[in-house]
Amino acid sequence: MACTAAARSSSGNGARKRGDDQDGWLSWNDAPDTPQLKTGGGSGGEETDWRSEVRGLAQSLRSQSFDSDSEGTEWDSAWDEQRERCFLVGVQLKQQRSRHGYSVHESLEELGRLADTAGLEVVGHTYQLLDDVNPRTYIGSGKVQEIMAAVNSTGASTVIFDDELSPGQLRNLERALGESVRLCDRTALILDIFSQRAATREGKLQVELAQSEYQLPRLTRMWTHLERQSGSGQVKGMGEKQIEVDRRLLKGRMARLRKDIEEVRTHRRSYRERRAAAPIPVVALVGYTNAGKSTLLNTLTNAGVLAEDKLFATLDPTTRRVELPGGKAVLFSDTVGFIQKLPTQLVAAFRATLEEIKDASLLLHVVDVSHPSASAQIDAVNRVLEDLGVENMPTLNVWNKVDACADPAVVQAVASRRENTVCISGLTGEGLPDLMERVSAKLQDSMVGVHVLIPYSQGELVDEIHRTGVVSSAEFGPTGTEVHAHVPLALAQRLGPLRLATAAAVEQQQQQQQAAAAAGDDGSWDSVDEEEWARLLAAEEAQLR
Ligand SMILES: Nc1nc2c(ncn2[C@@H]2O[C@H](COP(=O)(O)OP(=O)(O)OP(=O)(O)O)[C@@H](O)[C@H]2O)c(=O)[nH]1
Ligand SMILES: [Mg+2]
Repeated sequence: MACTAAARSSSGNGARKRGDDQDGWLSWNDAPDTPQLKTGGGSGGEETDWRSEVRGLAQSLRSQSFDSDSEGTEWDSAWDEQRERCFLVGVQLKQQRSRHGYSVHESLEELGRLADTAGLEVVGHTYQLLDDVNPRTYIGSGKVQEIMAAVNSTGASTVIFDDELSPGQLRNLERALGESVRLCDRTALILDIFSQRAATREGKLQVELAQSEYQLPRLTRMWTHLERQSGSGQVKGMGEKQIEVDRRLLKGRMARLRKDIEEVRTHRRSYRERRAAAPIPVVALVGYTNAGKSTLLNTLTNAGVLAEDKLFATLDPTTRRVELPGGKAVLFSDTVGFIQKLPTQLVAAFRATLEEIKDASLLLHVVDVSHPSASAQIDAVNRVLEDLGVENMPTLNVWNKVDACADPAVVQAVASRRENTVCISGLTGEGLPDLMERVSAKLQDSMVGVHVLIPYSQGELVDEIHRTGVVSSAEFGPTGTEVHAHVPLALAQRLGPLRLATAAAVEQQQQQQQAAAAAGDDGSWDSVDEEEWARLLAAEEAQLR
């Protein structure tokens, strides 16, 4: 991928030009202040806008990684000579904070963290205020010249743009900035990180397919390269032929990748089916990258999942058994984190992996509540969940990293006023007992209440109810075990014929049937029974929504 080739040797002097506030070189300290914490008491009982509350509660971490930028003079000593240097470019659209609810400052800071995760050294950044991005070059021509000057003075070998560049923009910028500068956009950078980090065969195949999809329309770059080398129309023709060959090769490779992925998925499906055969409720941890999902899983289970202060630490799902209060077992499943402007190729590639979420009984939406962009991150995650069609699943909002907030007590107070929200620190373990209680209660809410009489000949069903449901009472009678419990919908459906309420209804119908038959009416009660069942199941399903 374009962003990780060997570093160009360079000895930039680090002098940095500073421009005006709107359209010049930035330091993170130029960014508007994060709103101050509210320290007042209650909200007067009304539901205030949670976004502004969360934003207000977030402790600004903004300055941490870019403090050295404050005077713009200390950069030389801080540069790591071993790492490829990169320069970041963003666009702030007028009228809008941004299309994604992020300011350009927040988005560029995140791009810097992505670059750092990919192993690059960020040496500068700039943005431009525009009505819309320039369709030809993303930014204006004057800005391109400024970037050239900055690249020369900082010794950056790579320029990274904060949005996905169209093939045309990429080509035009390549022409404008010259061969010596490597161009990269947010999508290519994220794909690059994924390819560095994918550990399982399925993950690697998915990322390679996503990369190929990104590359296919951009193969024209080779044409530009050949044309530039020769400066003659003859080689341009040769270049075109070469592109056709390359496209064919790439398409063939993509077809093979899709076939391999399908094979791997068949294995995954059979694993899931086996798990469904002995159902234990699955609780899926979802959330923005770096929110603390893996840390939470590790604290709960000693799972040993890699958790670190890098974006996209986890790419492959990990599932671990967790015991709830009362000894009941559930499975916690860690998933890949989301990010704003998530490349569409990756959503498509990871859709199958994320299908696991659909099998879950409960989602825990983990939020880094100490992050200045917490509310925008919540929105970004909700958009992906909608995209996956799971936005209506039972969900508990887990406000994590409360220990890193300036005033944890205030955050706790806000969370306690909100429905389905619990405050924790996955790192220190604070709030975890409460979280487990809430998971238990929520799982029970998402299950169906049943009252059944299980004949002793079907004793294994009693075990299954204990394993997958929440049992209120179980009494041994003359013919079997009478159980009051909440169980997953699928099990409730299987238990249907053993329901005591239904048995009574059937008995009553049978008596009515016999009475009707005696009166010469031949109506069948079987059909009535089916209707009754359809109503029951519809009611159960409605209970789940
Ligand atoms: N202060 C504090 N830091 C935390 C907490 N939970 C996680 N972290 C830190 O946040 C960083 C990211 O944690 P991870 O658990 O890797 O985050 P993740 O959500 O799994 O991230 P991805 O796998 O990238 O999606 C690590 O440096 C953790 O130590 C917390 O409760 N408090
Ligand atoms: Mg993780």
